[in-house]
Amino acid sequence: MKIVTCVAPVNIAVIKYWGKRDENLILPINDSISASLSTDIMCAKTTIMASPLLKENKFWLNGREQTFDSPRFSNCIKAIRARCDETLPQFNWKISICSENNFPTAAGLASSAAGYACLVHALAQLYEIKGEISDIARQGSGSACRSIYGGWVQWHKGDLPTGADSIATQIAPADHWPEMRIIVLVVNDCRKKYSSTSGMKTTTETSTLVKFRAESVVNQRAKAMKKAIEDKDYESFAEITMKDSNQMHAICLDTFPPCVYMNDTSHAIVNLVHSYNEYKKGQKVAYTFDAGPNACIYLLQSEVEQFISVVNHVFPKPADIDAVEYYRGLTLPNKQLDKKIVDDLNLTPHDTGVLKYIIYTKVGGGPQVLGDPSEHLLQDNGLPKQ
Ligand SMILES: Nc1ncnc2c1ncn2[C@@H]1O[C@H](COP(=O)(O)OP(=O)(O)OP(=O)(O)O)[C@@H](O)[C@H]1O
Ligand SMILES: C[C@@](O)(CCOP(=O)(O)OP(=O)(O)O)CC(=O)O
Repeated sequence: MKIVTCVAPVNIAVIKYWGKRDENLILPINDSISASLSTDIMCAKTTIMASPLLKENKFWLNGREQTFDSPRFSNCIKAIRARCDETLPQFNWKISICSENNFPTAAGLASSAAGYACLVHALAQLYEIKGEISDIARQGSGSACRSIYGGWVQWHKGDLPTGADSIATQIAPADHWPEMRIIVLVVNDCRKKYSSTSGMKTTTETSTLVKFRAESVVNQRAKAMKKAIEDKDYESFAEITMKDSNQMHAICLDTFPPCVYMNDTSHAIVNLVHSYNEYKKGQKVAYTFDAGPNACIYLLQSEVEQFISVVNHVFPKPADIDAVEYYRGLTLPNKQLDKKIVDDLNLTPHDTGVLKYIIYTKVGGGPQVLGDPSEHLLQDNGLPKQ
C-alpha cells in the first residue's frame, strides 16, 4: 500500500488568462502571471492511496463521491501514468482519492487551480515522477499549472500544438517581495453561474477585442509586469494589475452574449480603490477580479491598516457576524476607524452585509507533501475519514 497527502495553493493572476487556442489540451492564447497564496490560509488538500486491496478507483471531493471519468480529471491521471515506470507495483493498483478545499469551491476563488495542482502533485509523488508536471496540471484547469510553483509564476502560452511548451515557471520565490499582502473581499461565495471555461469559450468564439489583446497588448504587459515584480516596483505592478483586470472584464462584455462577472459591489470596490489612490497621490492599492464578483486586493503591508479602515467604513461588518468569522486568515492590524482618511475620502457607506467576509493572506510556497499520517484524509481501507 502507498499513501500520500499534499496541499497546494490558490493563485491569483495579475496578468489574466482568458481564452484558449485548444479546448482539449487547454492551451491559452496568451501568457499569464500570478502569485501563489499561502497554503496556511487557503489550500486544497488531497490524499491518494494505491493498494492491491482496493477493488475500484474512487474519488471524493469535499465529502461527496465524484465520478472518476470526468474528462479533465481522467486526462490528468492518464497523463501522469504515461510518465510512470510501469514496473512499479503501484502502477497496477487501484487508487482512492480524497480532496477538500478549506474555502468555497467553484465560487471564483480559484478552487480548480489549487485542486488540480494538488491532485497532480500528489499523483506525481505516488508514481515517483520527477520533472515537469505543470503541463499536466494545465490539463485539469489552465490556471492550475501556475499553482504547481510558489511565489510569482508565469504561464508561458507555448507554441507547440502538443502543449509540451505550455508550462509554468517561477519568476521569483515567495520570499522575494515579503511586504506583499493580499486581501480578498468576498462579495459572494456561492457556486457561480457561468464557469470560466464556458465564459472564455464564448469569448474566443465571439469577441474581437480578445484578438486585439492577444496580438497587441499582453506580451508587452507581461514583460512590464515581470520587471515590476523583479524590481519590486509596486506602483507599476499596481497599475498593470488593475488595467489587466479591467481589460479582461471589458472583453467579457465584448463577448456575445456577454459574461458579466462583476456586480455593483465589485464596481463600488473599484471606485473605493481609485479614490484611495487619488487621495494617496499614487497607486497604493490594486484590485483584480476573476470570473466572479470577489475582489482580490494586492497591497503592501504598510498600507493594510489604513485601507482596511476605509473598507470597514464603506462596507460595515454586520453586527451579528462574529469578528472571527468575518476576518479570516492572517491577523489584521488595528481595525479601528481611521477618522481622518475616512472623512477626507467622504465615501458613502453601503448597507451592512454587502461583503460576506474578508480573507487576509500573503504570497506563499508551492505544493507540499504532508508527512504526518494524521493528515491523511483516507483511512487504511481507502474510505474517507469521517
Ligand atoms: N480539491 C479539488 N480536487 C479536484 N478537483 C477540484 C478541487 N477543487 C475544485 N475542483 C474542480 O474544479 C471545479 C471548480 O472549478 P471552477 O473553475 O468552476 O471554479 P473555481 O476554480 O473556484 O473558479 P475560478 O477558476 O473562476 O477562479 C470543481 O467543480 C471540481 O471539478
Ligand atoms: C479568470 C481566471 O481566473 C481564469 C481561470 O480560468 P480556469 O483556469 O478556471 O479555466 P479553465 O482552463 O477552463 O479550467 C484568470 C486567471 O486565473 O488567469
